[in-house]
Amino acid sequence: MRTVDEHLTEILGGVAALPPLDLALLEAQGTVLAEPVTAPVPLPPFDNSAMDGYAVVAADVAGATEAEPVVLPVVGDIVAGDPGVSAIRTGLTARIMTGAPLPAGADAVIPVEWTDGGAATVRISRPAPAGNYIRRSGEDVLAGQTVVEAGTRLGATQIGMVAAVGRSHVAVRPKPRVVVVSTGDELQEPGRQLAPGQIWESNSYMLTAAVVEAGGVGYRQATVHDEPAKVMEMLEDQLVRADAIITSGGVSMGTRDVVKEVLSGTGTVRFHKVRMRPGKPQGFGLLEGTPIFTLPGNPVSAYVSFQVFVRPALRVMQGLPPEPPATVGAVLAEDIKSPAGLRHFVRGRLSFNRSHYTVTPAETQGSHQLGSLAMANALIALPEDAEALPAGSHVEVMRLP
Ligand SMILES: Nc1nc2c(c(=O)[nH]1)N[C@H]1C(S)=C(S)[C@@H](COP(=O)(O)OP(=O)(O)OC[C@H]3O[C@@H](n4cnc5c(N)ncnc54)[C@H](O)[C@@H]3O)O[C@H]1N2
Ligand code: MOO
Repeated sequence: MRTVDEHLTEILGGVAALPPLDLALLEAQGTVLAEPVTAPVPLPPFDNSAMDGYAVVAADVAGATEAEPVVLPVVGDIVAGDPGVSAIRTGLTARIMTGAPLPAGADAVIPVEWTDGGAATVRISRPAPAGNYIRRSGEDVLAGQTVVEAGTRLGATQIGMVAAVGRSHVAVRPKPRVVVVSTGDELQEPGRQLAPGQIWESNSYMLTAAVVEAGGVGYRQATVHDEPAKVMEMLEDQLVRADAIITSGGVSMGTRDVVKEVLSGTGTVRFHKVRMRPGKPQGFGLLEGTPIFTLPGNPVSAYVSFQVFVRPALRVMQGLPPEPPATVGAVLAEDIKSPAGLRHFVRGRLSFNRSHYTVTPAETQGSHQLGSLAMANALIALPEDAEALPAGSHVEVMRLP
């Protein structure tokens, strides 16, 4: 038996960040930046107007009031993208639109609402300080400044920022392509009729979805029967498109635990009992260089194993730190018991009550009981030395994605 941390350490030693790839911006959504993105020019690149209005010399309108407006001749229009008028001087104004470059000589913008909106001459009825409604060059981002750090997952705001500094492509770690395979003669495809002894196959759907939640691309592969030659053939076929493979089932002590049987023979995948519940039987290794995670078949065991072992590895492949799902401290709402010597992941519901989080363990905790996992929003992570915890105890709780 090995500890959770020992097994995770072996896994993290067997995976590496995927080589960077140059992707067009929208293709890069959800991937992790492999380079810092910097601004080649300041943003805004030039001083410009924050309002539709008139560019003026502030001193010219210092005495403007409703009763005694200042009247100025309008020398022209400046629209965004077409400077038109490049300079004014005292006693003159230019009509200017939001985002248009401020003409030389102007030091304030009067919004159109403070004027009569005139085209040839304009009556201005309010004064403005120098700098009024001017957006200065570089006040958003300085030239040379890093706008998105390497190691950032590209969401909508980061993609906007990268575009705003003029980049059409970025170097990113691609999403790991993960093939998910279930094994088991008892498994029937959802949508088909169950024959006696069959159950609907759910692990590959759950794990493929979990891969996507963890930032990967999931390929769900059809279930394979418990025939060693078929299992090996299928795994080898998948290697061409996989950065990693996840299997579920066939790793414990049964007579038909084919995954263990065929992969043990490769010499590069090793099987262990890990001191955890659920998720005791685990396997990991490299199949022709590709990481393969052989998760136990019980659905809750497979899911917990994914969060504890696979997700951190997929993060490393994306160039991210291998941290587990975020935990919060919470107060136990009910007594719980935990097996000595095992790290225990208890399904529960986490809620926030005014000042603190409370977590209520689910009633059913069997490894086959997906019902309580689907209703849970958290896993209470009880350390190996916890045996009985009374209600009111403080526990660490992993939020589920
Ligand atoms: N004698 C022992 N028996 C078992 C041990 C043990 O130490 N000694 N460990 C138990 C534990 S703990 C687990 S977890 C399971 C793991 O078994 P396998 O990984 O070999 O998985 P299977 O036997 O193939 O299936 C277990 C269970 O899960 C169901 N299953 C499997 N795949 C799917 C799927 N894709 N979708 C839905 N359900 C699935 C399967 O029907 C079984 O009920 O072994 C214990 N036994
Ligand atoms: O580890 Mo098994 O996952 O306890 O059911």
